[in-house]
Amino acid sequence: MKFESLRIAGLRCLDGVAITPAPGISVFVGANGAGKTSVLEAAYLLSHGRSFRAGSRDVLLKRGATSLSVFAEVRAGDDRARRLGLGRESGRWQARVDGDAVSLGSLVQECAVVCFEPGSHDLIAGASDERRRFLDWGLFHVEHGFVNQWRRYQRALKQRNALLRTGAPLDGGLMDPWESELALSGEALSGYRKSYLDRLVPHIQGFMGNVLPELGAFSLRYKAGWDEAMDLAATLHERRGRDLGRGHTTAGPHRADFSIAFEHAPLREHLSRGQEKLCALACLLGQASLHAALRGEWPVVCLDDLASELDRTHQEWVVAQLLGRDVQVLVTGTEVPHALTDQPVTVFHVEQGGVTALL
Ligand SMILES: Nc1ncnc2c1ncn2[C@@H]1O[C@H](COP(=O)(O)OP(=O)(O)OP(=O)(O)O)[C@@H](O)[C@H]1O
Repeated sequence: MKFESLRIAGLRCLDGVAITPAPGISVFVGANGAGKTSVLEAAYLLSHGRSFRAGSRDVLLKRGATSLSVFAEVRAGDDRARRLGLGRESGRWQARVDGDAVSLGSLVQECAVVCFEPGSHDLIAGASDERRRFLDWGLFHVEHGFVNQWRRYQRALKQRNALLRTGAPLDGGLMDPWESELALSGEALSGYRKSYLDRLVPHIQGFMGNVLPELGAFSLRYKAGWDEAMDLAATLHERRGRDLGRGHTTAGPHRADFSIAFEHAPLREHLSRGQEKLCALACLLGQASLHAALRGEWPVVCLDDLASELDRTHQEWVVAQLLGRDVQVLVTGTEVPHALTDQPVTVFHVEQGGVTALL
């Protein structure tokens, strides 16, 4: 998938911005605080429905503005063109595909963007919800049945938690249907995640061996969110009393996680901050590569502040990985990163909320 155009209004400092990114590599340069990362946030917003930076979607709204909009014309690998939009008007967010109002989920399915940015090490060192989001975003784009199970699970979880908070009788008939729905959709969700990881690991491995060869063999372990010695239905039933005390459901795929280990760094705590970043980069490129294998096209790859995040050797390595492929890349930096100075790139200057192509 590639962006043919991107229009941004009322997003942080950006207003009235119209960009025609190159089909290959585009580099956005400018001073600190100029708005370079915000350009990537706009692209990411269409693909994830949120920013990669902390905070709610609403903080993206330009101070003092009443509306925000991001529109893009995208072309898929099969040459199919689509017009995508996400905007906030009168306090409401609305997604659009080809002019029609659609759910956020339908928009996100049309747009695939992966982003390596200063917070990416959270995928390795941060809370488990980062890793679940990573898995689910990948699944959302390659496995149609997943969305339905995910929605069923979220609905049943909400209902079971609501009943737990009201202190509904444990043996009451109210709990049984939701618990059974939770168990069925939860087992299905977990099955999707496991088979996705089975396919993902070889793709990550291919990159990991190059970025962190000194750490030896890499392995990834999935934790389903409950002790799988027992099925989820029996686990939920057995935990009713405990969950009632806590006021929420303490087992299930909403507690799932995965951990990464290396032959010479068996614990996450053994990794330096730089190694965590490289590990996250390998995971993101692995996800992009699996997406390409299954969908026949690469997602757009964003590299925020590339020169500050990676040493020169790894900058050159990531550029070499991407140059040989049919992938659109959006890079930011205070200047064109060293690894790209001799490459065919289109440079945009970002200044005071505006973006201009440099000829
Ligand atoms: N809601 C908002 N409304 C208006 N301006 C905002 C809002 N949120 C952030 N800003 C400003 O918008 C700019 C956006 O910064 P952004 O992070 O995109 O810049 P950058 O060019 O990537 O900077 P750096 O090189 O420092 O990482 C900053 O000047 C910031 O103060």
